[in-house]
Amino acid sequence: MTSLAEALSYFTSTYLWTGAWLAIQISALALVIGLAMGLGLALMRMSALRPVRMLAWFYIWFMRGTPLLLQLVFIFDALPLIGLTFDSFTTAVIGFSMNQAAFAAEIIRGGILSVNPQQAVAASSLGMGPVLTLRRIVLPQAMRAILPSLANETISMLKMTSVASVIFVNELTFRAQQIVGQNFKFFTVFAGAALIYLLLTSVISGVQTVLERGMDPDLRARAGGRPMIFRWRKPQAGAPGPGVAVSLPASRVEAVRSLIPAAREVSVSPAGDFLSCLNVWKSYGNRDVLQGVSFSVKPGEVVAVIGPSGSGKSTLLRLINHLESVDRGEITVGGRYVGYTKVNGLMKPTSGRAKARAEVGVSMVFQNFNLFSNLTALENITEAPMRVHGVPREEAEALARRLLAIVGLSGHADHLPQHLSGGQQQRVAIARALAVKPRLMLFDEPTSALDPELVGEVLSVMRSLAEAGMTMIIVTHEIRFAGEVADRIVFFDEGVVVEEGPPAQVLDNPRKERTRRFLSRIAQNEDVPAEPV
Ligand SMILES: Nc1ncnc2c1ncn2[C@@H]1O[C@H](COP(=O)(O)OP(=O)(O)OP(=O)(O)O)[C@@H](O)[C@H]1O
Repeated sequence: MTSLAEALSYFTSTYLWTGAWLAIQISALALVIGLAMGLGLALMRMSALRPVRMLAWFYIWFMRGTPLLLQLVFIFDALPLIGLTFDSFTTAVIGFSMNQAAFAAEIIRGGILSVNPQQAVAASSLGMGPVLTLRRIVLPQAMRAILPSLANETISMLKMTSVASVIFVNELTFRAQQIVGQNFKFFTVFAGAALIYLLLTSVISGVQTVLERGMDPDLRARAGGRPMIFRWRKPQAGAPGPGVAVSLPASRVEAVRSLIPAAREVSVSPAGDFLSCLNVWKSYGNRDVLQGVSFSVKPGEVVAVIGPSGSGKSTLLRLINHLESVDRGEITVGGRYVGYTKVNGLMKPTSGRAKARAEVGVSMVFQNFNLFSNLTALENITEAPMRVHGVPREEAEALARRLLAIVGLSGHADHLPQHLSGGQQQRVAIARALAVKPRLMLFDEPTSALDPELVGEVLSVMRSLAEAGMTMIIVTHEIRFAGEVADRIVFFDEGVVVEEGPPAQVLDNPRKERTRRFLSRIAQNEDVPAEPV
């Protein structure tokens, strides 16, 4: 018998495959348990609470810093002294899981940190809670960074199961050594075992490839939004394909108007305001960014907030939506606090902020669009209606296609954000914000990140919203646009409202010297592109 034939006979040996099956079971169980524990540890490492962070850090430090072999021996030999006795197999599963958790935690944390934090902010602004955001937005994006390292870890673990022989787990390497102990045929026996390991690790590499393909957003988009692993499934009957014609009312304004909640559905403060900010203060470190801002918006009003860079305009929007908490003062939207309760006259943030935001109906459009990069344009729009407001998929998709038509992007439903221009991304972001049927829309410099030739298309959509009667606060440097669409201009400087009033007054006839200086500086630099008709 040649050496090759002999090695192949060991490769097919039932005795060795029984050991391999044990190694597979230990690795598979340790992978599942270790991943679950690793996810928990990764989240603990990123907790805002220092003791929680320290606990996770200590666990990871200890498990990574001590040899697996000693950990197994400790569980097997030392724990019985305190009455905890496990058989060899259970000890191996516990030991490998605990060890795997430490490594998986850091791999998962690295993946999560690789996702732009603004993705989570955007999800939060749509009323998505932390768990939903993690599951739908952060982890799917993080998985692309996590998967290759995780596959490495799984392969290492499968091979490392040989260490378990120290606690008498009769796995593959252990069995190969037993055969060699009897016939001294080192080369052929270990070659047969090596071929088994090679086959098993090839399966892991294959699974990695399939999962990576399944999570590739480009391939998903081409498969109509379904994971590539399910690509043989036919699209559901009745689901319109890309570029499907959607019938809209005669004008975009009419179409938007049909989406805006009726006036009677909008609750207001006793003074008739939909939004009311009262003496709001906010600091970062020693810097008072907002210094007692009082400000209100009536239903259907369009308010443009202008002012120098760094004056606190974006901060004000983030406070209104409770993406950040106020230090002092109070904010009510629709007559209620958004994720606060009043304790001894002070606003105390409560849990369930995302839910409160969704109930009140405040949507936000960001300077950098912040579309979910793992989802197509259509999925970006349907995400919050389906997952936060429980709208059935068909209804949510019909609305999303209608909104895409409103913003002039009917043919782009299955495009990923990275395949859209900046102006198109921002129009999808506006459609996404509209999909939750908001009562108030906040625009945070929506055209600042756009090339000049793309500004007009976004302003044109915003103009339609204003004409349709949407209540809006627009932080903008587009002074001419602000003058045309806003009912009121608020000039902000150094964290205070310097002056406010109708555009004709604030822009053409400012009362305050600071406003005049700002406007003349803007006039010198202004280069407003023409809007498409
Ligand atoms: N999370 C934060 N931590 C620390 N400082 C912050 C934070 N957010 C904002 N700031 C600071 O607060 C000040 C106001 O920022 P904000 O973004 O509200 O200004 P802005 O008027 O919107 O400016 P711009 O027009 O340039 O966007 C800035 O000095 C900024 O550096």
